[in-house]
Amino acid sequence: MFVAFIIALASNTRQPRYTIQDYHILGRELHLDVLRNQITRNLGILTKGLAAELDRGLKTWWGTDSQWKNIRAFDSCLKIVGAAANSVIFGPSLCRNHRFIYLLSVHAIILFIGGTLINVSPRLLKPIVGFPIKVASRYYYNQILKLCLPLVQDRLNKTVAWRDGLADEWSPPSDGLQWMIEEAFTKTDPTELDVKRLSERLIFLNDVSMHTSAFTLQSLLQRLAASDPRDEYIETLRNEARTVLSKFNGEWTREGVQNLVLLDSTIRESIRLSPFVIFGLPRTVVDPNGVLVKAHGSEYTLPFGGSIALPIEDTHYDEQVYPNAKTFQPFRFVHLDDGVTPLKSMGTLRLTKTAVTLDEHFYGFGYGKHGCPGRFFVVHEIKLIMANILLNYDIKHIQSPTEPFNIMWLKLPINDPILQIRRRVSGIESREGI
Ligand code: HEM
Repeated sequence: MFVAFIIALASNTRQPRYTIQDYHILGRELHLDVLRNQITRNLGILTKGLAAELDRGLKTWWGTDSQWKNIRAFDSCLKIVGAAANSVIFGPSLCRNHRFIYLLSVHAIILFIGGTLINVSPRLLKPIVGFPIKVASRYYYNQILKLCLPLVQDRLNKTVAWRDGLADEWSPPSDGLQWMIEEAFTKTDPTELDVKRLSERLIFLNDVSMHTSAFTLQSLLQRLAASDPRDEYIETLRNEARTVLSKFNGEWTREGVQNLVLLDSTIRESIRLSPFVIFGLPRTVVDPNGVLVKAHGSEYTLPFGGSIALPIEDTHYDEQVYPNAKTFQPFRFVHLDDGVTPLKSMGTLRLTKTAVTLDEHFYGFGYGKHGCPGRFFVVHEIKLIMANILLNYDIKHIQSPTEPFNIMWLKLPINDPILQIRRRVSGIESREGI
């Protein structure tokens, strides 16, 4: 109901005064342009490297043993998607540095938890609560810079030389760092090329993406592991992955990933059931006159400085929109003619809603102007890793998913669930290792 008004409001939920070192980056969000215009549009050329990095991560953190073993679902997903996403954001050399990925993940936690703590503190106490958060955020920021600044500086030097026609041997790689540098060159403000500023923009992309991606992936794995084996959801999705991979000659491409229709629906359904917040999309009214809200025949004014948020879980559990809303129905968003089962109609299925479609009954990726610009990338990434898992791993059935802890409006997987997995002997690897 408040949806139309979200756009009129501004977000201060990240508490950037305390959590962001270079406040300027939020005033001019070049990193969002890179995400929307470069990373999303170039998913085709990024797919091969991303798939290879996900495969490497799975083999490292899940192993290749055909005996059952325990893995910590959230922790391993964080390491795998954190590294793979950084093969795209900072490029392939740093993404395999485990310490770098660890530092990024801690920095992101400080931003989210710290921002939330400052938000719930009374105005007068905010500086006191914010101070240790600022110190911790700066510490981790500096540790991250120690590792990434030499790379960013080197890339900038090479780009300058290349632009001057002095680097015949070198050609610009296709990754977030390079696109960030090129975006900065299009601006007249030379400070956009400052190596710390370039780095913080890429660190920010990690801040907003690492834990949300890992949370989504571990929820999906748990939902599938807890599904009734008689429903054959895993087998159906595995069959889809196998069919699509062989149609595309054993190599994942953007088009091939788009063909994973059942998996797409499964991802949307899992996010619907397990959004990472109970209430979300908080906004503060910044118009001095307040914002007029009309709903159910009445109207009222949200005052200047007031805060609102959307009831995400309640919206997602609305029985009028989603019959049996609390039940996991992975193919809920697939158009199925009467009597047709997903397993039999492979290749002819259409989606009623894709995983990235924003609407008033699904706030998993936000809504409107500030809807998640990373959703095309992350759904692509989750489809790639899930296809790999389905083809190469078995996951032991569990009774029910472990619910995360609800702390204020956040859902935190502090009680990191254990899953049992094993490498499938008959696993199918794509040519470059899915
Ligand atoms: C499954 C994983 C993800 C989920 C569930 C998710 C969810 C969201 C949501 C709900 C918002 C809106 C927040 C608001 O309006 O207050 C948002 C914003 C954002 N997301 Fe995501 N996100 C995910 C992954 C990613 C990834 C992988 C990236 C980048 C690579 C990313 C980048 C962003 C950015 C930059 C914003 C801020 C947009 C703005 O302020 O205009 N997200 N995300």
